[in-house]
Amino acid sequence: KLYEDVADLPGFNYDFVIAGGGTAGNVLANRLTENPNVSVLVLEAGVSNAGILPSEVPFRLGELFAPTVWNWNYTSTPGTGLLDRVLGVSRAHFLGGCSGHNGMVYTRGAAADFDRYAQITGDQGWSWNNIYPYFLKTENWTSPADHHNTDGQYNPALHGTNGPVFTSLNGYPYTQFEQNVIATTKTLPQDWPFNLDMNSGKPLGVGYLQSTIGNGERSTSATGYLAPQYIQRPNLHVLLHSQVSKLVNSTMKNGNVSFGGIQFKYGNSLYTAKAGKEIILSAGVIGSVQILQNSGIGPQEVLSAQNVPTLLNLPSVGKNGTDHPFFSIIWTVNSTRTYEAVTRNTTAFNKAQAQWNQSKTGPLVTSPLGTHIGWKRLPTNSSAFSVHADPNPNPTAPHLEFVFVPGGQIAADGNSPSGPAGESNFMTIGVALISPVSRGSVNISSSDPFAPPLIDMGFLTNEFDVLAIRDGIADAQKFVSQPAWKGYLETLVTDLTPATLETTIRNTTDQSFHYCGTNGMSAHGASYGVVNPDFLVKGVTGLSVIDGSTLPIIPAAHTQAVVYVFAERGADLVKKRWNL
Ligand SMILES: Cc1cc2nc3c(=O)[nH]c(=O)nc-3n(C[C@H](O)[C@H](O)[C@H](O)COP(=O)(O)OP(=O)(O)OC[C@H]3O[C@@H](n4cnc5c(N)ncnc54)[C@H](O)[C@@H]3O)c2cc1C
Repeated sequence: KLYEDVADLPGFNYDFVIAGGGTAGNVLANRLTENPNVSVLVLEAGVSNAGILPSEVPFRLGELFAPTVWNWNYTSTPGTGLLDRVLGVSRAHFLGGCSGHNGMVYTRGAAADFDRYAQITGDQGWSWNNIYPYFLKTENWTSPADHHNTDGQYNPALHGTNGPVFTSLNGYPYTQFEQNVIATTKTLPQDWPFNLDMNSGKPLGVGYLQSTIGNGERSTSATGYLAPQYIQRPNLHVLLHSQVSKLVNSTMKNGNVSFGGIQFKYGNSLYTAKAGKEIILSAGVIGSVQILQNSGIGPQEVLSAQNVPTLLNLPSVGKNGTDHPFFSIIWTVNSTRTYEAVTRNTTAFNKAQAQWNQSKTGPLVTSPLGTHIGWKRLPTNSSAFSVHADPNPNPTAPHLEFVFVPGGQIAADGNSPSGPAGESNFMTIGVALISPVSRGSVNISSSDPFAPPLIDMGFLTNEFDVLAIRDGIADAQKFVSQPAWKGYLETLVTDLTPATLETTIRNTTDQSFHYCGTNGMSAHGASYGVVNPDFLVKGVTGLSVIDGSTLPIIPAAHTQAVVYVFAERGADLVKKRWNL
């Protein structure tokens, strides 16, 4: 049941209390309450997802990044690798979490990513072959909104059809642009082979973009895992407007810390809920760190600096934060079939919205993040390797990602996808570095548990990353030098002057919004890491973290699909340890 008011909550004692009703949290809430004898309380700081139109209408996601009640409205610390730029760090503040305001791109990563997780954690359960069934379990593949013939655009054998989250191919065509992309795979097959389905575990090449969209509407952990048949369960309670501050009533048990309660704020009052079995933190890459550090679990020097008594000196809490730095290259094009047809014309936009309202078809049914994605390795003679060893040596895993977009500036920087001002039409190739060496951090900024934390994205602090992005830019330029683009492509808008390119990169690189890893998973007994391979926090009893913060290394993927499978396996591991 969904509760808007704490006064309506029947009690404060549950088997499991989950902090955060986001992407991972709702998976856990659903799976744990499959057993009617198990009681679960989810504490979500944000509001209900119901009726948030920019979340429901895929193309309108840019509106979610404005400072509203739907967003945590964080900002980063000045980026030393970004010429001290401060970035707006968008995180969803409503039920469903970032699955409700992300770009909806559905990518699973490389098999090599998961095999590396298995190796790092010493748990074969994290290998690609063992995780693969969880991808199918989460997914409900559907026909695109325009029901076009999808033969040759994906491999049906790789997709689940019974899971809670809808996925599909784009349901609105940008035909000429799409033909140009595919034609380039034919004239440059060595560099850019066509890949029928990048979600096979072997992503290298160019393929059709898949997204978490079903029947023209965004699909999220809230619409899927908390669908009416699940949220009705009498053993599942979700309380909104409830921000967890910290874990309280600590004791030592067998040399481990343990907590008797989880404190949260509703309105102006503090409450404490109790978990008979386990407290699960699913508050995301920023929120889960903040709760741990507020509770006295983290690097001693960080806690002491804010006068928070250290209960457990766990130096990795908040470290290892990683995102894919994203650089956009924009050209004007000789076509009117681009995103600008809708974003710059109010009449056309209103017509498109009316069409969506009526039939869930038309230009608003796709994410504004493109039609195709390409994945590529750096050349073996890349100058990047002269400053750092290859961070992703497996030959089947990519270093770089390319997003092909029939429109101007996409939403990577949190702005609306309306493109540069003017009358032109645009295309963008987004170049993302998938294997960055730079790392950031999240740390509390105060002993006030509700003060926003310090978020260092860490972008471009290692020279490897700048050199690798330069290679990616050269790849993109080669891509559009092919015959398919003649007559379509007009003028390069982005300044790629070689002499000033490094400054341009540092001045304009932004997030992919895949920040993860701040409570990284490591092997039992490892000298670093925050959670063990079963998600239990090292040195603590009865506490786990299950969300994107636990990814040991950033995967070659937009991270939501990976977070979904982490949570699905997490739910199985929790059930197993409690014999449920
Ligand atoms: C703007 C943006 C675009 C993205 N685009 C894509 C994309 O196209 N494809 C893709 O695969 N991935 C994308 N991602 C990444 C992906 O969405 C995230 O990695 C993933 O959703 C994270 O899931 P999570 O469960 O770790 O955290 P979240 O989904 O963020 O869930 C955390 C939840 O906890 C709540 N919370 C936080 N602190 C507290 C607290 N103290 N008390 C109570 N509740 C709290 C939050 O409100 C939120 O609901 C994007 C992310 C963003 C932000």
